[in-house]
Amino acid sequence: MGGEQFEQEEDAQGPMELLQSLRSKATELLLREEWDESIHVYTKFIDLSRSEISNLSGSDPDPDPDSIPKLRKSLCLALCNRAEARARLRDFSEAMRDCDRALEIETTHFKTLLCKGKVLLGLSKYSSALECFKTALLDPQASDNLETVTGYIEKCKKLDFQAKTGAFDLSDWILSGFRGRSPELAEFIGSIEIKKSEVSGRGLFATKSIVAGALILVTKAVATERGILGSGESGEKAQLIMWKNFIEEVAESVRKCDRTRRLVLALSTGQDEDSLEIPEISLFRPEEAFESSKQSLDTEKLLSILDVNSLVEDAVSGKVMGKNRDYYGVGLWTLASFINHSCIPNARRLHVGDYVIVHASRDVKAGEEITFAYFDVLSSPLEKRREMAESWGFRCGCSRCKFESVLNVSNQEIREIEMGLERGVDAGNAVYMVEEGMKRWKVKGKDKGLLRASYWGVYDEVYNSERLMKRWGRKIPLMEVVVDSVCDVIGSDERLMKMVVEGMMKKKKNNGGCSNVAEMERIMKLGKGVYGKVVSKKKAMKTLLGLE
Ligand SMILES: C[S@@+](CC[C@H](N)C(=O)[O-])C[C@H]1O[C@@H](n2cnc3c(N)ncnc32)[C@H](O)[C@@H]1O
Repeated sequence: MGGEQFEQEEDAQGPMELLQSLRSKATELLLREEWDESIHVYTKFIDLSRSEISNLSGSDPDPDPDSIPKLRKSLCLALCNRAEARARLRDFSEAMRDCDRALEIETTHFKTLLCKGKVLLGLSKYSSALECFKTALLDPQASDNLETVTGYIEKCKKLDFQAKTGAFDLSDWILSGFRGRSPELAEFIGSIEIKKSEVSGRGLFATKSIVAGALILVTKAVATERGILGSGESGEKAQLIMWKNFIEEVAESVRKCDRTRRLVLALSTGQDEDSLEIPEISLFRPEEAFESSKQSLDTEKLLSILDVNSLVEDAVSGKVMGKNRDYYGVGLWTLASFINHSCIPNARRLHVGDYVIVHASRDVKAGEEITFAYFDVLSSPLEKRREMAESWGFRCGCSRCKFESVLNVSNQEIREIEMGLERGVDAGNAVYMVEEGMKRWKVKGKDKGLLRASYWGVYDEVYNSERLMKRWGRKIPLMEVVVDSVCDVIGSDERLMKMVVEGMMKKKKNNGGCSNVAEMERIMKLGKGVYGKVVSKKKAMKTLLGLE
């Protein structure tokens, strides 16, 4: 039925017939999954029902004693159905309001309790959702839908447990070859707090010591956009469209949800970061009550926030699980946005569906700031890192940058090595010069790892070349020594791990198929730093490392 014709017919009907036809139309639209249209028609039905109830309540005597209870029953169902449609459009705040209004009419309305439970799940409020489904179970209608309700109860229990303990495991999904949709995860906040950072503005800090691989946080995106871009002009165009869609999605989430708006408003616009409010970590706990902000969020401000805080998924410090490297993705995760960059990071991120999982990539002490790399900090000497930080709009002042800038200022030899590298000098010679230079420049202990990380590109070339190893192998440190020293300062990295894996495979071939236990342990440790403890099964880790 066309909209106009429907409106004309509406005019010709009495209130009861009109309610009847509105209800049929809205139900039909709901079944056809035309959510916006069905919300529109349910709204008309709800408004008309309310005015009829109030008319009838005022009339004396009531012509039919059953008419008000009947109307209230239909009103309850209509509110529940509108909530369902709103939930499908992820308008959880309005869906929640509809559910509560429906439950005011019928406190144990089964369908509404089910819908409210799903909305609470969508809002990551697992224990409230659990209570809701448990109440639904008490309704006589539950017996016909027992499997559905108990399914939800089990899901809530699992997610509530994950949110409280951080006990996630992606092993089975990895072992299935990332089959099906990515696993639904709970939001989790580990032992962390937001504090004033010496780096800039606010930062995330460990309140307890965290071992390498342990989870720091798991958080759901406000919005993400992903796709395969292709190359050249069409790729650039696709990237622009993706960003446009992403910005629209964030704007919509902010418009629809007070809590999202409050969290996005807490993020930096890049201006005057040191004077920004320091939010309590509890603000990011979904079950916690929050005070809605009166501050406005205009488009210009939103764009600045997205510019400073959006994460792109092709960064080497982030891995998208179950997607190949051709994927380009962008997203906004509010709590993760408080993590500052460091060229000696102690954390990494994994992207799983809409969730970002941040874990320690090396041991973190209590009180230490949690940092990850916004750009590639391996194979990037100071100048290159400065350029990349500039494109992010800041100048990094981490201890690695400070160390290298002092060393570079007073060191002509480093400039010669870098000029040699630009001219394409033999990689073995460059590694030899860096290693010998470090002895003369009195670079000791952990600082050796800093320079080795900066010139990782030439180390990588030498250790991967039989010819170069034949010539330089005896004059430079063992690959394992270099990898350990680099990991010690920048944490685990896929490329370091790959090199050790390939080294072990070569040795295994020469040893007649036997692998060395110590080497295997080193690899598993590196794997834990790269993927975190969410890959708890050894077999799954081996699959990721290409060892199975
Ligand atoms: C995603 S936010 C990080 C949290 C931010 N500090 C805050 O207070 O909201 C990114 C911004 O933090 C600052 N920042 C992050 N890492 C930095 C670093 N290593 N050195 C200087 N500024 C940094 C920059 O202003 C950057 O634009």
